[in-house]
Amino acid sequence: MSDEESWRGVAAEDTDELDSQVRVRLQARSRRLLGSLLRPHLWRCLFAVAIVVAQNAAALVGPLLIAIAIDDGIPSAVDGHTATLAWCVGGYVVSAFANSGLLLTFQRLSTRIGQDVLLDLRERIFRHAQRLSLSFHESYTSGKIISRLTADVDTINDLLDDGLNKLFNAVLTVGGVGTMMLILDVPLGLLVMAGFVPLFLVTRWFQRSSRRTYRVTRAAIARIIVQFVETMNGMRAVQAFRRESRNESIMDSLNGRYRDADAKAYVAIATYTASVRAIGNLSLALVLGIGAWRVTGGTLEIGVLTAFTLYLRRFYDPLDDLAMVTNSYASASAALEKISGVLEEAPSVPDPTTPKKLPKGGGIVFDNVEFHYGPDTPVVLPAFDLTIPPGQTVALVGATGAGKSTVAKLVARFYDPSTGAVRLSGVDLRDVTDNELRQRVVMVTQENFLFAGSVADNIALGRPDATRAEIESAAAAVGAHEFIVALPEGYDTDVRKRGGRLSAGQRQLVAFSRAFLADPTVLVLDEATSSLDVPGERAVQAALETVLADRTALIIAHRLSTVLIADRVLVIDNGRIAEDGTPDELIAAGNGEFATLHQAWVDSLV
Ligand SMILES: Nc1ncnc2c1ncn2[C@@H]1O[C@H](COP(=O)(O)OP(=O)(O)OP(=O)(O)O)[C@@H](O)[C@H]1O
Repeated sequence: MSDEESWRGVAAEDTDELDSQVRVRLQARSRRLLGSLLRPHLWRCLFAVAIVVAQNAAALVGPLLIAIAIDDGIPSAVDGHTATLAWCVGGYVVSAFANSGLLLTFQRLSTRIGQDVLLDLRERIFRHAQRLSLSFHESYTSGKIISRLTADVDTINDLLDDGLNKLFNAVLTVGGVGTMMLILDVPLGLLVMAGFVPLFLVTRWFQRSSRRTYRVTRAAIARIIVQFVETMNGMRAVQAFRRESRNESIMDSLNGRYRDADAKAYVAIATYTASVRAIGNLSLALVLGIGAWRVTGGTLEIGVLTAFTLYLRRFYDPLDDLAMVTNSYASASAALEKISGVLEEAPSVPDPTTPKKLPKGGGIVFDNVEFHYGPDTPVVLPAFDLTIPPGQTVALVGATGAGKSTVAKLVARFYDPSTGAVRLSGVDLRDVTDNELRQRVVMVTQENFLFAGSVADNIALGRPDATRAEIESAAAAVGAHEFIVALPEGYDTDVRKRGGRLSAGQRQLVAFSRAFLADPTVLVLDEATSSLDVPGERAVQAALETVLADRTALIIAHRLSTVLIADRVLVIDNGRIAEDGTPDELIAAGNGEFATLHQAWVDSLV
C-alpha cells in the first residue's frame, strides 16, 4: 500500500496505532470537516463567544465586590458610611442576574448552532453514502455506515451540546481569574500560576492517552453495531442454522472489547480529574498558608485573601470540566476522523465531466474487457468480448462463480471494467451520466427489493412521476393487478405491514411491474433461484415475456423455461464465453455444457 493509500478515505479506520504523519493528516482532515460544518454559522458562533465573554466578566466581578465589601465597605459602614457597602451588594445582585441571564442565552444559542451542525452532518453522510459505489458498500457494510450516522454523530452532539460551552467557560474563567488574581496580589497570583506547570503536563498526558483510547472505543462500538445489524438482517438464516449461541459469543467478545476500551478511557479521566483536584487543593493550601502568614504580618488584607480563596475555587472547578471536554473532544475527534473518511471516499464509478447523450438503439458491446473487483483480487473476466444487437434477449448460464453476475453488473455500471470498455448504443458507459444510465438500463435483482411504503409506491420507483393509472396499467400488463387489488388496501397496502406481506412470486411481479413502468432500453435480470409453485411460475413467466418485449435483455437464468424464450444463450465458464448460440443450436450440438444442462433440466421435470 502506498503512503497515500494508507490513510485516504476509510483506509486507516481499523488501525489502532497510527504513525505520527498519518495521525497529523487525519487530524487535519477532521479539522477541515469541523471547519466546513461551523463556517456557515460563523456569525452566530461569534455572537455566542461575545455572550460567553460577557457572562464570564459578570461572574468575575462577584469575588472582587466581596473583597471591596470586606476591606472597605464593612469598615466604612461601621463608621456610618454605608454607600460603598450598598454599591457592593447592589453590584453583586446585578452581576449575579447578568451571569444567569447571559448563561441561558448562550446555552440556547449554542444548542441551536449544535443542532444545525448535526443536521447538516447527518444529511451529508446520508447523501454521500447513497452516492458511493456498490464496491464501497460491499466492503464497508451498512452496519459501519449506521455506526457513523448514530454513535459517531452522537459523540459530536455531546461535544457541541455541552463541551464547547464548558471549554469557553474554562478558558475564559482561567484567563480572567488568573488576571484578577495578579491584579489583586502579584506574589500570591504567581504562586497560583506556578500550578500551571504540573497542570499543563497532566493535561498533555491526558490528551494523548484519551486520543488513543477513543480511536479504539469508536472502532469497538462500530464493530458491535456491524455485528448487530448483520445478525438482524440475516435473522432467517440465524434461526434456520441455529447460529444464536455462536452469535451471542461473538457479541459477548465484542462487547467485552468495548467495555475494556471504555474502562481504560474512564481510568484516564479519573486519573486526570484526581490530579487536577490534587493540584488545586495544594494551591489552595499554599495560598491559605502563605496568605494567612502575610495577613498576620500586615502585608495582605483579609478581603483580598477571601477573594483569592473564592477565585481559586472558580479557577479549579472549570478545570474539572475541562477533563470532560478533553474527553468529549477526543471522542468526537475520533468520530470526526471516521466520518471525514467516509466523506472523503469518492464513487468508483464517477459521473463523466463531459457526458455524451445515449442514442436510441440499445445494442451492448463488451470490447476486450478485463475485470477484477479490487487491486488485490483475482481477475474474474480475463478477456471478454461480446456484441448483443438491440432487442436481443440473452440468457447467461454457467456454474456458480463463473462470472454471470459480474457481466450483468458491468452492463448496469455498478463497476467499470479494469481495461477495455462496455458500450451501450455505441457509447462507453463511462461517458454517460448516472441519471441517464439508470433510466435506460434497469436491473431487477434476486432480492426484488421492496421499500417501506405502499405497493403503488414500490411500483412507482421505476418512474416516480407516474400517475396512478400508469402504475395500474403497468401492473395489469405483467398480470399483477388481480393480486394487488385483492390485498387489504389494494394498491395502498403497506408492504411491510401485516396483511401486506407478499409471497416470493408476488414480489417478483411487483419488481416486473416496476421495470415495465420504467420502460428501459436494456433490462438486466438476475432471475430468482427460489422455485415457485406451478401457477406462480407460470404467472412470472408470462410477466417476464411481457417485460422483455422490444428491449435488449440480459438474464442470469436459473429456469429452463426462461432460457428457452431467450434468443441466445451464453454459457460462461471461468469468466469466458464457452458456448454461444440459440437454445436450439446448442441443444442440437448435443455435446456441450448447455446440452448437458438442458438434459438435466428435462430429466428433473419428468
Ligand atoms: N464483490 C466482489 N468482490 C470480490 N470478488 C467477487 C465479488 N463478487 C464476485 N466476486 C468473485 O467473482 C467471481 C464471479 O462471481 P459472479 O458473482 O459473477 O459469479 P456468478 O456466475 O454470477 O455466480 P452465481 O451463479 O453463484 O451467482 C467469483 O469468483 C466471485 O468470488
